[in-house]
Amino acid sequence: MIYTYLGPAGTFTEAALMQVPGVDAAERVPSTSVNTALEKVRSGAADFAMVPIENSVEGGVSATLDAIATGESLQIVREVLVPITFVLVARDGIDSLEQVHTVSTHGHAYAQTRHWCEANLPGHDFLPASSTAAGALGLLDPENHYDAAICAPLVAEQNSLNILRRGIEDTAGAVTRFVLVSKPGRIPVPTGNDKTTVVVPLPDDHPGALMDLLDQFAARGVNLSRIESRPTGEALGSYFFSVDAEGHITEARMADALAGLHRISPGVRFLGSYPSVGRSPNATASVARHNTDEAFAEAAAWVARLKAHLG
Ligand SMILES: O=C(O)C(=O)C[C@]1(C(=O)O)C=C[C@@H](O)C=C1
Repeated sequence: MIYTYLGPAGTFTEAALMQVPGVDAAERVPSTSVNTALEKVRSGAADFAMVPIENSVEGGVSATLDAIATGESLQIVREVLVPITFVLVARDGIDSLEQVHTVSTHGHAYAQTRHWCEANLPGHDFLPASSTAAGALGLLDPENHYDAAICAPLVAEQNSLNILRRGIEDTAGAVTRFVLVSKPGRIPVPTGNDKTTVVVPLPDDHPGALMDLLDQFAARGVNLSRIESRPTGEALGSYFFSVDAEGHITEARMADALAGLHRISPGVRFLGSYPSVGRSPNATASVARHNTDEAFAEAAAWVARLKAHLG
């Protein structure tokens, strides 16, 4: 099995990948962007890609949300949570914050440390990097001329980088959620605490269009854990919704909600049902009687009996 991830080695994405059982013995190939990682799966160059999808402070990772919403279909088979903390590392010879004028890191990492940077590095310039590890390792390259980088403590320690400050995140306790993506195939079996991800284009713009979509979940007692709108890129005002819902496609209420979504928006894309980690919604226990698999089966059998008397 070949696993790719947003690299180079030392990214938070690699830390997420290392949580997957058996991955330490498998081939791991870094990619320079989320898009490249997903393309490797589409082309068959890799079996799986680990990519960031959501951060508890910064929200959705647009690069991932957009790349899995379009193009050849992909499937999410697992999610992983990684606690996030950042260090500020500097080029050799720099030993005080006053000497730092340019800082490089991933845009998402900068967004999570912006207030600290504004308070402690007044007037600094920010240089976007393809990942936190790429920004940090760039300090070792004499071709690069920035002073410091923001990265994970691990990459700093593994490369003996000059750590100026630890714990520079604006919000303590932040978490990033990553997803392991494959080509569409077998859906992971339900565990009783699962998540289903879909991408839904809004088919026609009318008052209540979003309400119609949400109603498919609400009417069947399906709780949502994330909903985001992203522009389709076709025209101003044209959006799709990326949705995580609590439950598995094998559960009747979820299957019925997905069927309802498909009637409203035939372009809906199923991105997978997979075990949920972290916050346990206790999905099965909180399902009202009328939304259980048994209630759906009884109701379908009742309608079938009525229809048997036709003509
Ligand atoms: O640059 C990295 O180390 C990544 O794994 C990417 C990423 C992200 O895209 O959100 C992952 C976790 C942190 O929130 C910051 C950056």
